Amino acid sequence: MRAGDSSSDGGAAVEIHELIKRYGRTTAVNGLTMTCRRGQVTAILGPNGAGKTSTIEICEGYRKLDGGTVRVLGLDPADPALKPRLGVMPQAGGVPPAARAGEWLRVISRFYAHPLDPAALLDLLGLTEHARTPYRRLSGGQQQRLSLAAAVVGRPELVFLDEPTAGLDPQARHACWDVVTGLRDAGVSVVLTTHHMDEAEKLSDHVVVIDHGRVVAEGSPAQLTGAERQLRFRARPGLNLDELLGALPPGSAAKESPAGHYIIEGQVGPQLLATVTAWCATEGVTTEDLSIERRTLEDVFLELTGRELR
Ligand SMILES: Nc1ncnc2c1ncn2[C@@H]1O[C@H](COP(=O)(O)OP(=O)(O)OP(=O)(O)O)[C@@H](O)[C@H]1O
Repeated sequence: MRAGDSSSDGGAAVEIHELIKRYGRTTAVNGLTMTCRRGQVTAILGPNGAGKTSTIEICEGYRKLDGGTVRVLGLDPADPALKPRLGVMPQAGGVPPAARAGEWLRVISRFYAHPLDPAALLDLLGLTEHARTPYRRLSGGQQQRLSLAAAVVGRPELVFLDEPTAGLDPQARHACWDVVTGLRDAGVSVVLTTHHMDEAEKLSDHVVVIDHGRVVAEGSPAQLTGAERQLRFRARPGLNLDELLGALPPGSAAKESPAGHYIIEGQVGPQLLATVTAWCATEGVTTEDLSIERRTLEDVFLELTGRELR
């Protein structure tokens, strides 16, 4: 067991209890309690301004808390002993503008006892041909990938990734996912924030949804989306849902969200499908993409956090 670990952490990579962070009169984090387990990928989701970056930067030791407790690998986030055990990818920057990609990665790797091969990592993230390019001349997506590489090249025990795939093209997103999956397979604990629900669903063992600086739900993606199924279809906007509900078994629910996209919940099965199809036919409504699906993480997220823009 390493110095700083204690039996009280019970396998926690990060333990946050009743965390408070204020900026003047704004309370950004408001009594947030959550645990990220060792060896797992934990995704922190939340609308803009929910307090994700504040929380993660307190864990990284970059910001001071105003209340509560945070333990990272059993230590205070300000403890210098954490530095070689952590990998951090901030939301923006983190690399000097003049640093050349390959050189920077080699420099960072020398701070660690058992780093990954910087050249192999550059290759994995499609940066080999930009190895001699200064950071400021890389495209936004290439800069992101270099920041990710710099966060993981030291083969740390715990990695914080703040919106690692924001602004990346699909190829780069997949390369980033491969890196995260590789870290997890190697037993590294990963804490990431993202606005991509599909990413959270694919990558994470544990999802924590926060809003207004507090946890509003958490669990595995499967626990959060549940076993319930929905009937979905597209049709012209503005169907009379009260009339449709009148034709459906009691306990059914129907909503249009967004316009022209309909979701029916309840005892979803062949009988409900037949009833909806018959009602649409009677009303002269043409349906498209009629399907029975499980709720997505995005459905759950919007239910939990609402639809207002932040
Ligand atoms: N340095 C700061 N000074 C003042 N207010 C701040 C500061 N940093 C964050 N805030 C405020 O704290 C709240 C939480 O911000 P934070 O960046 O933690 O949210 P977030 O969930 O990461 O948002 P996003 O998804 O937009 O990145 C917001 O209202 C934000 O405006």
